[in-house]
Amino acid sequence: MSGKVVLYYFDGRGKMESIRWLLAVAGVEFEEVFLTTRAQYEKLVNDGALLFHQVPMVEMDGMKLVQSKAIMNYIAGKYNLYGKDPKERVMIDMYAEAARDIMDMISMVLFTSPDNKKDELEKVQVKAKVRTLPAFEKALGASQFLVGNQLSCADVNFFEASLMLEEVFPTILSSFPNIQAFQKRMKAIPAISKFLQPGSQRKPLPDDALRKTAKEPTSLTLT
Ligand SMILES: N[C@@H](CCC(=O)N[C@@H](CS)C(=O)NCC(=O)O)C(=O)O
Repeated sequence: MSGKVVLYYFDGRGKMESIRWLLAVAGVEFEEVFLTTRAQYEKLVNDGALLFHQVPMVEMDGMKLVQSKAIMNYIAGKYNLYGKDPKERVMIDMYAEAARDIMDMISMVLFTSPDNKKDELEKVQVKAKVRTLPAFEKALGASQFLVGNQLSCADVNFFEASLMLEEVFPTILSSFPNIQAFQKRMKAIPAISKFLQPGSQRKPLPDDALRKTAKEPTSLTLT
């Protein structure tokens, strides 16, 4: 195994996108192998590369890492994005999980049938406005970072989630000034500004083609 970081997943966001974000913010260059056929996935399984027969898988530091949260925690720990002590880490995990809840809810709705999509999206919007965003707004009113006095993976995960929310509900942040100010600070970080440029390894929202691929019987479940 070379020293390169290599990501194995679909050519879409799914469970890999937050890993891409963390690597980008940590300034780690990575290559990607996009799985487009069931045969590619089966080869990885037969080669023993997927501990639980699932992707995302990340080759890094001589290891084949699976389980997206474990991978993110490893990157966060290695690149000083995981707080200074257990109390900070548990707070980081709490905010990071809430950010992922939002992204998972949106992704699920985008993969549901067009008939239910409008109602389901409205439910997500209400949950985000009532439950999640006020907690982030409060935390960001007290400090420029969600936890402690330095950038953490919680900030990165929430920034990603806030952009995703705006992709689906363009005005959702209008009543959350601290989150808007946070977005502005995050966009000014050079690694983030670079990742937001067109042509970066950031993936778009799933489009119809990706949704179709994910639903084919030969493909893996994409969530
Ligand atoms: N808990 C795992 C779940 C991974 C997962 O569900 N991966 C799907 C693709 S998004 C997969 O590999 N499906 C193939 C299968 O389970 O047969 C994680 O977070 O990495």
